[in-house]
Amino acid sequence: MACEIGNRTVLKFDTEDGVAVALARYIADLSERFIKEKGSFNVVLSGGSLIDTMRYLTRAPYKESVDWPKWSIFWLDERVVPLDSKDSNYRLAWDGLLKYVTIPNNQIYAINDKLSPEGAAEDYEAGLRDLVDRRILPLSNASGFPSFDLMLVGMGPDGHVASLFPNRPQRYEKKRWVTYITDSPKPPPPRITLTFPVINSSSEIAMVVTGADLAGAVKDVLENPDSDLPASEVSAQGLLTWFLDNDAASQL
Ligand SMILES: O=C(O)[C@H](O)[C@@H](O)[C@H](O)[C@H](O)COP(=O)(O)O
Repeated sequence: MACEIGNRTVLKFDTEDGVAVALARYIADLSERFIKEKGSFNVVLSGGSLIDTMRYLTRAPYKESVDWPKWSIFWLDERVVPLDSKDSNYRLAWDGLLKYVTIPNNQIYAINDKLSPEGAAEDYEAGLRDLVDRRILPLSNASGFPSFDLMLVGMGPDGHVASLFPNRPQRYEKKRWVTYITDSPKPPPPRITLTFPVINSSSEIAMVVTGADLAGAVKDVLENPDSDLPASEVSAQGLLTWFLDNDAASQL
């Protein structure tokens, strides 16, 4: 079932599996559209349950039909841990998605895991600036921040997105493209994260939210115009689409 709530399209499915089926088709359609328009597709991944919800992309028909070599992969946020750690969002994405598809390694933009959180954030931002200089990543005309084609965003029960938490200053960052946190309330504590000006410069955003523990935050973000939760600040230059299962939508 689809409806508009504010400037968001909200898609509701009976089960998490229904979300997963629809999400794979949505991503594959956008991949085709952007590759037709400009020859490439820049995708930003979250950690958490999102990667498992993307599972149908690794199967027929998408494994063969998607033009994977035209994709580039970035992280919305990353834990500052070794890339082979079980806490790494890179490893999560590698094990659940990237190892099954044919995205060239030099188009997978992992963090430098040898640096401090502050150093890793500076390094990731410098890498993005280099891609802008090389015209691989465009700047948004509207905001002057880099504009990714698609961000896939999860949400925590406290309404956090990326590593932008309530009661932490990173959510108010207005200048940096990438910032860092050393006391994330969700473990592990050291992380880097894209900032809201970058998130909100994306062409398309999917908020992928499943599970009953998120129902309270979903209600607040979608129905309370004065919501102060970080997720309520997410917007896109194109469409912002919420994918919910019945459990997450149970309080709407
Ligand atoms: O690295 C992380 O922890 C994530 O990027 C984080 O922002 C995540 O997307 C949400 O916490 C939702 O996580 P779940 O989907 O597991 O609930």
